[in-house]
Amino acid sequence: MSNVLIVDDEPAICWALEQALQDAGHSVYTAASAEEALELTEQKTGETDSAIQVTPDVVMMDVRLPGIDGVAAMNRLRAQGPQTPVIIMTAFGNLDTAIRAINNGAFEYLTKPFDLDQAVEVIRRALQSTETESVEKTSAEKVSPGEFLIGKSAPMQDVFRKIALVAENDVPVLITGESGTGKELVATAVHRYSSRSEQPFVPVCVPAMSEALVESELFGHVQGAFTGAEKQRTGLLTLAHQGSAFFDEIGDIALSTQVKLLRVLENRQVTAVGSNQSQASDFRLIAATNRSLEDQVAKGDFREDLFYRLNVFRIELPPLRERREDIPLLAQHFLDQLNSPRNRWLSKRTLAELSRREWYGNVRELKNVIDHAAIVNRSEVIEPEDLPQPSQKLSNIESSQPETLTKAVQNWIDDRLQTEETEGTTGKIYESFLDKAESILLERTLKSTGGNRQEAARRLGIHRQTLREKLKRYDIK
Ligand SMILES: Nc1ncnc2c1ncn2[C@@H]1O[C@H](COP(=O)(O)OP(=O)(O)OP(=O)(O)O)[C@@H](O)[C@H]1O
Repeated sequence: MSNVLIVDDEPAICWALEQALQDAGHSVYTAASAEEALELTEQKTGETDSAIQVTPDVVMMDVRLPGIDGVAAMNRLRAQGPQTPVIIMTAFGNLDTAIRAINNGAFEYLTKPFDLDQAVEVIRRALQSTETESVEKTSAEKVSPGEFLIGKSAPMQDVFRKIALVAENDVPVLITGESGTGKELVATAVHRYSSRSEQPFVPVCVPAMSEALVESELFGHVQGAFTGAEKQRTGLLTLAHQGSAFFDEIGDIALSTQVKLLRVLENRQVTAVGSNQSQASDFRLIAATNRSLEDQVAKGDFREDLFYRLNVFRIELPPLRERREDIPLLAQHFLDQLNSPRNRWLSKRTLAELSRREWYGNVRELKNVIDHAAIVNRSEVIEPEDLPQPSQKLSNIESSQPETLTKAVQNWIDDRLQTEETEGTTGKIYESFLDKAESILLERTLKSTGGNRQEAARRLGIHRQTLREKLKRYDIK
C-alpha cells in the first residue's frame, strides 16, 4: 500500500481523487495548500506523538494554490524526499508552467479536467518509476519566460505538456496538424527549451526548393561543382550542426530526396555536391506536415523507414475550430502585438463572431483577420463590421501551401533567370513557365478524373477540343 498526498484547494477534486485512489488500494492524505502539505510532511523535532506525519510515496499537486505555488512547493517537498515523484495538476497552464514543472523535476504534468482512471494510471507509473530508476532532471535556470504560444484549451495544454516532456530528450519530433495551426511555432519551442537552444534553429522547406538545387541547398556545394556554382556554399544541414533542423512540409518531399535524408540521419554525415569529403552534421530533427504520413506511406509516396525515423515523438496540433475557447485569447494577443501597451479591444459582438467562424486557415487566418480589422478601424474597440469575410474551405493547394507555392515559383524563376544569363538566351521565361505549370495542371486534373477527358475539361472550365489540343502539345497520354 502506498501513501498518496493530494494538494489542491478544490475540495471536490480532493474528494474525487481520494475515492478513486482508495479504491485502487492507496492510503490518501489531502491538503488544501502547499503550506499545509509541508506541515504534514516536514520532519519536526520535539513534536508530540499525536502530530500527523506523512511520508508520501507520491504527491499530486495543483500548480495554483493559495500562498506558495505548486512548483515552488514541489522543490521543498523534493528537498525532503528527492525520489518522491510529484505530479503537477493545472487548469490554466501555459507553456512556461509546463516547462517549469517538468524542468523542476515533476514526474508528470496533468491538465484538468482529466478522468480519474487517468490519475490512477499516472500514480501507478509514478510509483513504478521509484522502484526502477530516478531520472536526473535538469535545472530550471535555462528556461526563459515567454508566452509566445497561446492556448488555454485542454488540447493546447496537452501540446504544452508534450513540448515540456520532449524538449530535453533530443529525440526526433514530428509535428502534425492543419496548415496555420502553429506547427512552426511548436518546433521553435521544442528547440528553445532544449539543450541545443544556444545553437542554430534552421528551417528547411524542401518542397519549396528548386528540384535541381535540393542537394546543394541541403548539403552545400564546392566551387565549380556545376554550372552557376561560382562560390562554395554551406548547406543547411551543415549550418544546423549541433542545433536543430526544422523540416517543414516533410510529407511533400520527393522520394529521391527522402533517400538522401535517410542516409544523413543514419550516418550523421553530409557531403557537399562536388566534394569527396564528408562532414559531421549532428542536428536534432524536428519535422512538420499537414498530411497524414501514414496515408503517404500506404500510397507509396513516403518511405516507411524514414517515417519510423521521424515518428519517434509526435505532437498533434488540433485545428482552431476544435479549440474555440482559445480564439478570444489569441485574438486579443494579436491585437496587443499591434499596439503596445494594450489599448484596443474586441467588442463582445466581435468575439462572438470570431468564435463562430470555422477558421479553415486556423491561427494564421485569425491573425490576418485581426491585422485587417485593426487597419480598418482605428478606434479603441473593434466591431464585427471591421472583420473581413470568413474564408471558404479552400482546395488543398491553396489552403495548405500558399507560401510553398510562391516560393517554388520564385525559385523556378530565379533559376531560369540565372540560366538564361549564363547561357545568353533570353525571352523564353514566360512561355517556359506557362508550359511547365500548364502541363502539371492538365496531368493532375486528368489523373483525378481517371483519364476521363470530358470530365477533366469540365473541371478545368475549358472546351474539350482545347484540352485535346493541349494534351497533344504536351504529349500527355
Ligand atoms: N498558439 C499560438 N499562439 C500564438 N500564435 C500562434 C499560435 N499558433 C499559431 N500562431 C501564429 O499563427 C501563424 C501560423 O503559425 P505557423 O506558421 O507556426 O503554422 P504552421 O502550422 O507551421 O503552418 P503551415 O503548415 O502553413 O506551415 C504564425 O504567425 C504564428 O505565430
